Amino acid sequence: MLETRSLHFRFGQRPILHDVHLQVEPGSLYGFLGPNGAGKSTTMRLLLGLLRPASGSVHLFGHDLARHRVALLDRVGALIENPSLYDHLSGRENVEATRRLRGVAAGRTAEVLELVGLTDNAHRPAKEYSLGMRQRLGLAIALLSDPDLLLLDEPTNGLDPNGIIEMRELLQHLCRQHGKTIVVSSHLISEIEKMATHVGVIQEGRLVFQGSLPDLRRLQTGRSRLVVETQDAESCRNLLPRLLAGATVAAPGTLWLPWLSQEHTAALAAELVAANQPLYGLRLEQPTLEDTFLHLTESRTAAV
Ligand SMILES: Nc1ncnc2c1ncn2[C@@H]1O[C@H](COP(=O)(O)OP(=O)(O)OP(=O)(O)O)[C@@H](O)[C@H]1O
Repeated sequence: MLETRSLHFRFGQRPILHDVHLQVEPGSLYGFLGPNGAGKSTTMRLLLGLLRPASGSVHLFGHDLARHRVALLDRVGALIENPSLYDHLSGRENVEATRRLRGVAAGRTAEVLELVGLTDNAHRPAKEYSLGMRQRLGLAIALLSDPDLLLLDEPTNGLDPNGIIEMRELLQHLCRQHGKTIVVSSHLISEIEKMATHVGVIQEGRLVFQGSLPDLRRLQTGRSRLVVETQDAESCRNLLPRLLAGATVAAPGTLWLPWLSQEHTAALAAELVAANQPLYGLRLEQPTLEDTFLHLTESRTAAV
């Protein structure tokens, strides 16, 4: 549905994107995650042909964007930054203005307003709309031509918790019930993990992770840590070099080691007791997805 091949981009002399390979499958809700300044908006602009890559290419629906820009973008709806609306016009009139300009069938206005849940407020001037309603109106306009692919740059930025939930449910509905493929950027993993099927993480212009949400969770499990509370951590490590290989002494009575298996944990507990070492505590610490995201965006670990 969407693919970038070895995408590089510079602002003047300054490199911004390095060798970005995005791969978005049809029907997915792809969360494009990264801290501020990582390059999300720049990538979105390249995907829409608003910027030209230094090298590499963007492919939409299997075709090169550089060669078939107009035809391909006809099948894409986008929401980049806040939608530009006519504040004095009603929600319906705002949609109508773009509908006429694009030559879309008249019945579509009511359909897209219904889709984004604005039918009851469509008569009100846009200046009375909350930020969440403005974003949904922007989305209604993006949906006018019934695009197959939606590119949304931080659509929940600045929304209150209710607005965030409404936008999330709307995007899931569009993906599941209407078969839209959606790329949505955000700097918040907490937001993306609640809706996305796939995730790409960008850090300093490099894609440091790409995969399904379960893949990201597996990465998280792989980083689980066993914490051993004992009397003398250093002695334990010397007594059980095999079972405690890879352990670090976090405090005089605390050992940290990568979690391996239930069997290894059980053997470790038995051997510590057999070696007359007091076992005050043995627990598994699993990093949250937030920790995993921070780890990815701090260390630039390539996991693509
Ligand atoms: N017009 C510009 N000229 C020069 N540098 C720019 C320009 N726009 C963005 N940049 C730089 O490009 C880098 C990527 O910016 P970009 O806006 O793509 O990041 P982002 O991930 O979308 O972050 P944010 O969430 O803060 O918008 C940043 O270092 C930014 O300072």
